[in-house]
Amino acid sequence: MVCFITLETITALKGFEIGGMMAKRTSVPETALGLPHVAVEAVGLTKVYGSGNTAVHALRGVDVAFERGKFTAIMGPSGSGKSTMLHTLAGLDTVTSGHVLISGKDITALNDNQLTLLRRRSIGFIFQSFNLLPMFTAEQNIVMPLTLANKKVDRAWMHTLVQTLGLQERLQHLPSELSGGQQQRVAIARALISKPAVVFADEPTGNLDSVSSAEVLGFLKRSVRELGQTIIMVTHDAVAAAHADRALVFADGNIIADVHEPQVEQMNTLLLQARGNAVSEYARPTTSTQIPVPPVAQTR
Ligand SMILES: Nc1ncnc2c1ncn2[C@@H]1O[C@H](COP(=O)(O)OP(=O)(O)OP(=O)(O)O)[C@@H](O)[C@H]1O
Repeated sequence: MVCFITLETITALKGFEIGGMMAKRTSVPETALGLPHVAVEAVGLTKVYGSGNTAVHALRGVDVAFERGKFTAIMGPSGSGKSTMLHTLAGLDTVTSGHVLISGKDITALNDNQLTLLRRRSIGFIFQSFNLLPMFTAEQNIVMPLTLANKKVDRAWMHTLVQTLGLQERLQHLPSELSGGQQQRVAIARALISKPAVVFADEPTGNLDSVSSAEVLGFLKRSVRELGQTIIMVTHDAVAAAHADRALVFADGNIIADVHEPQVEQMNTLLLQARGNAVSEYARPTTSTQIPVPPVAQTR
């Protein structure tokens, strides 16, 4: 089996930096300074790729707060800004303007070293392609973030994670000896081992069959309910989003719906609407760069 380790994984795990991490700095508005129950907050989050005629407005001043101990899904059509949102929230990509606060700390004001430390201590990552290190056992992969940070393993926590994720019998196996679902469970344990303030999951079920997907989503949900974890997950799948406590729908760099206790049909309808928005925007003449956006739908 070929296992791809992306630059993103290495950055996330070890803290190497992708070039040009310096963000434009302005002070955070007083009202935005972290409330204790908020794990992650975006304030006026704006990301523009390129400039002039070729500028792409991936995020258009997004304001949103993510509560601690909640599972949030981010959905939207292709190109709507989901990955950009996840990457800027996680400090993997710079912002053009605006702020990201993790546990009340403005990460856009950190230098590269501070950002590396914050990512190591406070953020866990789960990727679509698992991104386990192929030459290390499941157990070694799980403790890798602590090994790299030269920190001791909390054995009681490790035991809880291994039991919760049903990995007791698989710890000495290499990733190539595990099913996709088992590999993703190892990746979840790796993301949780350092008890991060927040876990970012990028299409965690994108490479799994429906049975393994349901299993992985069940574990993510349990880690929120039983372990108090905060999870922010990008997904294309309305079924996956329906496992979350909340779903945000993006269209053209804005949040167009904010749904509590999302349901599958409801999410599919909202996605169709978001695609409709995107199609109608692309169909209009391109003289204006400011695209009007419908108000955010608050659905309970
Ligand atoms: N490095 C980049 N350079 C230029 N444009 C980019 C870059 N990364 C993303 N974009 C553009 O920004 C917009 C948002 O992209 P993003 O990847 O965040 O969308 P997405 O909703 O995650 O899409 P998908 O579901 O297809 O992954 C798109 O128009 C995309 O082409």
